[in-house]
Amino acid sequence: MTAQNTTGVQNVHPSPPEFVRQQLNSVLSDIKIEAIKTGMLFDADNTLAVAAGLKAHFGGVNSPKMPPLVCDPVCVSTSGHTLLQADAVKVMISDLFPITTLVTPNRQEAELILSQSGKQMEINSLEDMISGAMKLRGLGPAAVLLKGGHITLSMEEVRRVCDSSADIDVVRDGLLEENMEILQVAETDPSARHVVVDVLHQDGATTVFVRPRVDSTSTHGTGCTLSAAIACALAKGHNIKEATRLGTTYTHTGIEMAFPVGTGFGPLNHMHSIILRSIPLPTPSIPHPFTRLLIQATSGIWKSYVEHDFVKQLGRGTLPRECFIHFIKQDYHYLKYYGRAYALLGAKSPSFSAIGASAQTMLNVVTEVKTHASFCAQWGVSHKELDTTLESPATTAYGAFIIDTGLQGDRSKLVMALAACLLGYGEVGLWLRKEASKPNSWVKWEGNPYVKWMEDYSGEHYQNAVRAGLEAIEAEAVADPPSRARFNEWVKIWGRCTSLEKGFWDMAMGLL
Ligand SMILES: Cc1ncc(COP(=O)(O)O)c(N)n1
Repeated sequence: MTAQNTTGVQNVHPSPPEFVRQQLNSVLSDIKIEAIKTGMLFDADNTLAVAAGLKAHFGGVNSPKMPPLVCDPVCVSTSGHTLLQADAVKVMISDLFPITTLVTPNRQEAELILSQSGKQMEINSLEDMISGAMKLRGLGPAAVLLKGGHITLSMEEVRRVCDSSADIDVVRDGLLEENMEILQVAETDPSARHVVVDVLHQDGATTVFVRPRVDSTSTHGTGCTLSAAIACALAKGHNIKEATRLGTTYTHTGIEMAFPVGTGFGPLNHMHSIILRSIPLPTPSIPHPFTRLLIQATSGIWKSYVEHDFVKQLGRGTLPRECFIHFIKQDYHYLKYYGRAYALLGAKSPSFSAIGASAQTMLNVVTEVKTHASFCAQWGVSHKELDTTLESPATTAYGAFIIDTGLQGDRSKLVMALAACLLGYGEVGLWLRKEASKPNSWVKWEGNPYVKWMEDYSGEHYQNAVRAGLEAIEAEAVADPPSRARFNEWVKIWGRCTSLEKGFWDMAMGLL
């Protein structure tokens, strides 16, 4: 038991190991266990009590009945208090690691565990983290997540290390924020230190999770939160890599969505995914918090849309010509629905400025159709052919869904329905441009037949429209903070449009 607050840990009162064992048995004899997480164990006797209790219940070290176990080797609090005695570290290695699925040390904990097992090393760089994670894996756990919260890196460093080995896989989550905010900075100043990485090592494979650094005082218990979130994802049946992705995203958002408590380092917001704040969002430095919640709530389908095979083949320049032509013809029809939807948005808008903004976008769409038609002409598709091409069911489905959402719902629902298209294409454009800038990239820019398309969507003009769209979504949330039920409706519409977007590209690929 600890006496602690946001300023630090004032005292620790160890529980008798027999009592810990009893509590363990109380839970194990009653509740079906899908995953386990250990936190602060404090001394050797308690560590042994937990390890022995689990082995006795589940049938020993290699028992198939042993549920996934995440061991958070809580050694020292952020404030500097010892939370695991030196002899307990040895017991953790000898008795707990053999039944551990994933151990989640931070830099200091990793250094301590390694020095206790005669593999002393300092961890200062990404290379150190990778070799440290490998060494820790040698101590028995099935996987190691070495957390990099205390080591701020530049994108340049991350790229250099990750590109140097084919065994390293890089996961960047929260694609939208990542692409729009961080990589733009990285491109202008690749040496700026603004990312943190967590290194996962298992079965000879290394995965590096890259995220922007968040400057916040709401970080008390970050490691506890992360290990618990990963254990939850493992309990749901996700594999270690996916559980880590989900857990790190959850934790990252928890820091961003927290509001300050106390005079020191306060807790994260653990409720960010179920309770939307109904007071103004706290940290203006966090870009587009509400949009990110929407994307997070639909992350699987969002990824299948923005990283669609159509996009990848287009980036490589290998997309069959007939697929692209089919797509641009259907896009022409879709734009008609899109323009009409903005007219509807204007009709539903309460102020002159909002009516004006909708009208302006509607006019932009009309102008863009002309550009679209001349673009199609370059591909040998005449205006006449565009007008006589029949709409595909996927086009009608998507267009009609947007119009119907606008007719049925309030203004904000229509805003959500229109955004998936705008933001998704913006993200695709930036992603391809970013990938193309890497050495030996899979994206071909020069000489790619689709370069004009990629330039348009990654270009200044379109990205400005994306920024305006992002602001519009954020404004909806701030002007009238949604209830849980209303937010769910928005997520439903956003998710539906995202899958209809995916369907649009499926349709074009379906020609193959
Ligand atoms: C019971 C307990 N477990 C873990 C920590 C470490 O968290 P932090 O490093 O944020 O102080 C803590 N302070 N208390």
